Amino acid sequence: MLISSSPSDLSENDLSLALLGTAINMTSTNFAAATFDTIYQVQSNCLNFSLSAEKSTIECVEGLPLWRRSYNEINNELYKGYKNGNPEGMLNEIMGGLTSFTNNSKSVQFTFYFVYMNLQISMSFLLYPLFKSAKSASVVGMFLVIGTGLLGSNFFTLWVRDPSINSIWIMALEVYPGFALFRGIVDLCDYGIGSKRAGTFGMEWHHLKDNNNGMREVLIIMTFTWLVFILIAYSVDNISSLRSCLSSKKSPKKITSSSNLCQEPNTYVQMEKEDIVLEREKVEQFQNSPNSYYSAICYDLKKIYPGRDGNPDKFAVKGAHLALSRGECFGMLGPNGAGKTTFISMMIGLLKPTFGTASIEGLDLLNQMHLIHTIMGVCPQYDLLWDTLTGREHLRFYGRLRNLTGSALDEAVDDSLRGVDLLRVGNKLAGKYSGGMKRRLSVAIALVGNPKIVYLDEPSTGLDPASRNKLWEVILEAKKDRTIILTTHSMEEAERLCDRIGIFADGCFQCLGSSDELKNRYGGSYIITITTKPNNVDEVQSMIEGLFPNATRTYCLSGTQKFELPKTSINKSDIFGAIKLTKKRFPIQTWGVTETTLEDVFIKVAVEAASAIV
Ligand SMILES: Nc1ncnc2c1ncn2[C@@H]1O[C@H](COP(=O)(O)OP(=O)(O)OP(=O)(O)O)[C@@H](O)[C@H]1O
Repeated sequence: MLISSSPSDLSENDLSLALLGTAINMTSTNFAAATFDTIYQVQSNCLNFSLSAEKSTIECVEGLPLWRRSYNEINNELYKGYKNGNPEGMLNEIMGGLTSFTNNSKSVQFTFYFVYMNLQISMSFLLYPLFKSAKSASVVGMFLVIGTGLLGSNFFTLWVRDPSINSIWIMALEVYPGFALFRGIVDLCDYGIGSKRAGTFGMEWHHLKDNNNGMREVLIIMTFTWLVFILIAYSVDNISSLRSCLSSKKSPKKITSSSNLCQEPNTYVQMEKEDIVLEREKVEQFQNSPNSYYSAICYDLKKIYPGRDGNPDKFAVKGAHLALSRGECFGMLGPNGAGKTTFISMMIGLLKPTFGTASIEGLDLLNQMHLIHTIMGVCPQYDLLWDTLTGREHLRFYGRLRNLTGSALDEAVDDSLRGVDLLRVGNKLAGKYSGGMKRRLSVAIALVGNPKIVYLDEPSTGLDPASRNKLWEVILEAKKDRTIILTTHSMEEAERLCDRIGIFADGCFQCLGSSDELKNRYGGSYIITITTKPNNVDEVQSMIEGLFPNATRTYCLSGTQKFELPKTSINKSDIFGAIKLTKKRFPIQTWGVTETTLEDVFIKVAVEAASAIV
């Protein structure tokens, strides 16, 4: 313990420094010191003490409330109360803080904290565009809070009380919300504690006129900066939205040949294919002269999800043009996260498009969605059924929503149940249905009441092959007199049901056409699949590539390899000859030759789209 041998030699300051205490002198408002400094203080009238060198302890003879052996003890008492009560009625720092709440006008305090809170919120809006991630915003926020606390408690509070410092400088500092808060709290505490001692009441509205406090200036400065901050933040936000809107409006024209759609943090470079250009031109033509042959027309639908928690905006759908005729079943294929569900959600009115619109049976998606709902059926990706209603009750409910009543409703419900092979179990609770039965009921709900347009989001997910075939028959029957938009991950389903297929990747259609057209366009090749032992993989590859220089290996895993050979450069007998030759060198477990499948097209298009993101 660094204490001089004779207690009488010690000054108050020496003692407080030597005892791990803070050198800050005790004042009635240094309550904030609890946060940043050790609270240990030797009070001015505690000068008679004894030092016991053997025990290395110091004891205060007069036993003033804050005189304790260690700052832990003091801190404990500050929070828990005095050990033997507080007969002297002394205030400690924390009590000082509380007094500022209890001894000042509630309405003054409410106004002060309310204005500060709003100022802080508007400052957050103002600073928001400066940060790209939530993490960096939190780190900067933490530094600001700690930095303001240190500066406020160690400097600003002293300056406020220093008459030699021009009040203009203090007011200039109060433009920063943290210092304005400090100033207000200092004044409230001065009034609170001062009045408690004097047995009067603290700050009231009429005290704002007094020159010995800065509450009036603080309130004016905070209200003014609050309004300025919110106005600037609002203008910045509007300018950036306007910019993004303008750039999205320009994009369709830019896209015609090769275009750039720019979005932080990546740049998307997209080469539009001929089929996409043709579809867009068709849609643009209908925009000027509507055509009743087409039941659903999408005009450049776009969706940007606003970024949250510091994350950037997500451009989920970057522009979809589509014209679907009556009786057409259109299949949307695409990798996970391509934007299919977002597209469908816009079409069924769950999400508002950021740009563009669509026309369903002549009704506008943006302004007449309530009418579109009456001619639309939806089978969502996940079954939305009530466990306590029967299948029949579900269909009656949705039939009524589509304006069916009386015998027409009964007939439609029976037809729907029959169509999906649920007539026998129509009166059973949906909660007791198997997964396949629930899926079929969801499809029946989408079709009941003869809607003009039906959206089926992965309708056969989770069905066994027999139930799936049954469901496909229902959809094939249903598509005769309505337009169906179907999303699926099953190539077989798309080939079986869809008249046209669009592969959707990276927020837009990458190709459009019938299954055969796509296979011809992206295929036109034979696929040889060969499975050998994994250690023969390299030999097989060099042999095939030696025999067919145009061959490209498209797949290789655990000894199974796929090679793509352009049809024009080869005939099938050459392939059989090559396989025979290979078999002589090493054992081939299985092999096969196929023409391009829709799955090959899908993989090719999805990979191309992914590699176009620079
Ligand atoms: N509410 C949202 N806010 C922000 N981003 C979203 C939101 N919903 C979807 N996204 C993002 O938009 C992109 C497209 O999502 P979407 O669900 O439309 O894809 P999908 O093609 O339907 O995928 P899946 O086949 O897996 O259902 C994804 O990157 C997704 O993370």
